[in-house]
Amino acid sequence: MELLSSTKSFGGWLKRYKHESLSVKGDMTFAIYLPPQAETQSVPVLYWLSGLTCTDENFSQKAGAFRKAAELGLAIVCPDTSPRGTDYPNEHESYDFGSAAGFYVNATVEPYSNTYHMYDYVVQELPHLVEANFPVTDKRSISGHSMGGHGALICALKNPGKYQSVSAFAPIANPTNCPWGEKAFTGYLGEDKTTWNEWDATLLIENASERLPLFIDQGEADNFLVEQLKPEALEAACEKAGHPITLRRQPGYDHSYFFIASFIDDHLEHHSRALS
Ligand SMILES: N[C@@H](CCC(=O)N[C@@H](CS)C(=O)NCC(=O)O)C(=O)O
Repeated sequence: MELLSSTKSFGGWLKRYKHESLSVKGDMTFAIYLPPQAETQSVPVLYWLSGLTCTDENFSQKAGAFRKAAELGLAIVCPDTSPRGTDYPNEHESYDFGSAAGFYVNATVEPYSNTYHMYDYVVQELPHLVEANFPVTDKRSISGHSMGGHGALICALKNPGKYQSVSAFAPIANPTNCPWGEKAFTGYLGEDKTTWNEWDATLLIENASERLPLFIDQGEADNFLVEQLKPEALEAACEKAGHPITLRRQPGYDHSYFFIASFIDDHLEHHSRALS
C-alpha cells in the first residue's frame, strides 16, 4: 500500500492509500478515517459507498462526518466507485456507466468482466486489507448514497452476518426497474434480466436469510426520486416480507451532500449502537 496523504481531523487521521487490487486487477484508491481512539485500541469500521461521479474523496470533503466519528470511536472506509486505468468502449463517455459508476456488482459481460468486480472488492478484498493493516476490529457496518446506497443494501442483504448494521441515503432501491440500473446492468450483466435480480435490494428482500433492519433517509425534493430511486418499491417488499425498515422522507431535501451532511450523525449513531 502506498500512502497518498495523511490529514489530521478532529483528533484522528484521514489517510488515503493506493494499492494493487486483485479483484479489479489494477490500482485502487481508498480513504480511511481513524478516530483518536484508534491510537490506543481497535475500533469498528463503517464502510461508505459513494454514488455516481464520485471518488473516495467526496464523502471526506462534504459529509461532515468526522466530528461524530471521532466522538463515537468509529473508523470510516471510503473506496473509489469503480476500477480505473482501463479504456473500454463507452467507459468514459457518460456519468452513469463505466468509470465512477461501477454499481458494486461483478460484471459478467466482456470487457468489463475482466476488471469491474466492485462487489468482490468491497465485500471481500477491502475488509481483508483494512483488518490486516489498521487498528480495527472485525465488526463492520455499511452505508452509502444513491448508487452507493444500492451497493450498501445489496452487500448487507447478500452477506448475512458480515455487517452489524446497514443504512442508506437516497439509494437506487430497485435498480432493475429504473434507467440508471437498466443501463448499468445491461452493460455489466447482459441482456438476460434474470441475472440482474441478485443485484437488486428490492428483489433480495423476500428471501433474505437475515432480517437486518434497513435505515434509510430520502429527500422529498430529490430530482431523482421518482424516476431513479423508487424507495416505495423497497418499502413494499419489506412490508410483504416482514423485513424491518425505517424509511424517513425528509421534506425539502435534495440529492446532494448537503442532505447527507444534515443527517449523517443519525446514521453514525445508528451504526455505533449496532457495533458496540
Ligand atoms: N448529473 C449529476 C448526477 C450525479 C450525482 O448526482 N451524483 C451524486 C451521487 S448519485 C453525487 O454524490 N455527486 C457528487 C457530489 O455531489 O459530490 C452529476 O453529474 O453530478
